[in-house]
Amino acid sequence: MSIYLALDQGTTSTRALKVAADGTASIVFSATHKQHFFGTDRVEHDPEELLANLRAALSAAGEVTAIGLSNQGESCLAWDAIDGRPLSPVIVWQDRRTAAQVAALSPVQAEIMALSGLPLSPYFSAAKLAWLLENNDDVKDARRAGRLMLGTTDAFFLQRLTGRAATDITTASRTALMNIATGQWDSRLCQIFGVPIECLPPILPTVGDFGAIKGTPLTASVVDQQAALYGHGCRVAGDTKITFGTGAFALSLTGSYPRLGGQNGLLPTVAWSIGGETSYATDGGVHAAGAAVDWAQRIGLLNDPAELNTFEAGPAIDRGLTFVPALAGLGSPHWDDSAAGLFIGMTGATTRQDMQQALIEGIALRASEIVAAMASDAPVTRISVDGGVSRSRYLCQFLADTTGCTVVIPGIDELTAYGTAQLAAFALGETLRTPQPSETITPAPCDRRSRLTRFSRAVDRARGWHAADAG
Ligand SMILES: O=P(O)(O)OC[C@H](O)CO
Repeated sequence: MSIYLALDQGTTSTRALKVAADGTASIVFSATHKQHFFGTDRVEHDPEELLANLRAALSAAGEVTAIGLSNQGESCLAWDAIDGRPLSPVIVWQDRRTAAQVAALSPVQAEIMALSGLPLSPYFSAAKLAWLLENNDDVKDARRAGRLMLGTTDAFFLQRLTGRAATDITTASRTALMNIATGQWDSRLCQIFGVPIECLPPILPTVGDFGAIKGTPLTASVVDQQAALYGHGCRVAGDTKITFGTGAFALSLTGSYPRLGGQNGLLPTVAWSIGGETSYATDGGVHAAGAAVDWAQRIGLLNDPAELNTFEAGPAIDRGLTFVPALAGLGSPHWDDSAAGLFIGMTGATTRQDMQQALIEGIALRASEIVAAMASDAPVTRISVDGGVSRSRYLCQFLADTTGCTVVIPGIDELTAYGTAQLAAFALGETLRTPQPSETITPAPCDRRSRLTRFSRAVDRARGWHAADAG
């Protein structure tokens, strides 16, 4: 029987899932890597550490039929085109060091949006790569010597593991350098950001020939969020998932054309390109979900995430207490890098549990804002969820109530890796089954409008906080 290996290289860990042709799956490797934080706005990874974890995952897996690779999206670096040596750390998607450079591009933001489909934000790779070109001497030297490669982590891993750098169209769609209509690097976008187009890797379809690792074909490469969308079994327009990982990322399939125009603060993105057909999705990100839970643990607000599973009191938001998880600014639909995390509504009677409840609700309320933005475009009735934070039963019920959608919890945990394995198998003509739901949560009646209105008043207060400090 064929066996497929998914390598899921994510923001906090590298995981390897082996999936047999009958759909049985087992994790064979998992390792976290160091998060290098500098100041309030910089987050880096060591590219060699990530690569070592991928190599360890490959050896733990043993022989397989084919391999799929999923990556952490916008995170990017520079490396030597000839020997593959990293010339910079990985600048992680959460890193906001380029906020000032990005703000300076506001006169051309409409053009950037029209070409890439994306708003101006330090989140995307383009400004990060430009920053490396301006600030890293090794990168400058390599450019002068004609040896410079710039790209997302997938392309670096592929160069080192298969000998050939390449990226896929889903990942390229997260850089702000790809033309969303053509699926190719755009010379005007490269010119605007100051990124030499000749230093970028070729863009390939999501499923196909990405070379081989020690003779085993690598047949799919994809952003982790898109892999999860596929793993959830989303196949037709309107199918929606939210992965509650470090951030919470909602993706809703839109069909065979991108929804352009930046409507509702959502991003048009490529879901996948398979067999000559490209599917698109809208994407909305909450940049701190699990990151907010980790923070709460670090400061002692929480001893264990299991404390977020049940609460005796009614919802904190209905009692006037809420939390805006803008620990790394606000993503969709607000796009405000100067927003700050905020608890509001405390009184002398507010307890530790109330604050915990507000914390988990704040993550769900941000996700609900995104679902509301998606629903204003096309109906969303059902949301499939995964990721560590979705283990909170309270979050899932609160999300169902606040969005009015049925929330589906799939029967397996590793949806990103499973979707990656499904894509790798597809290349060989094999269809791995869709995981069945383990639980379906129906929405209970509540005053949705008042919850969202109250939360949006809190969001207004969180917005611009750091900008006001600077002024
Ligand atoms: O690695 P994850 O699962 O935190 O996902 C990262 C996203 O793709 C960033 O946009």
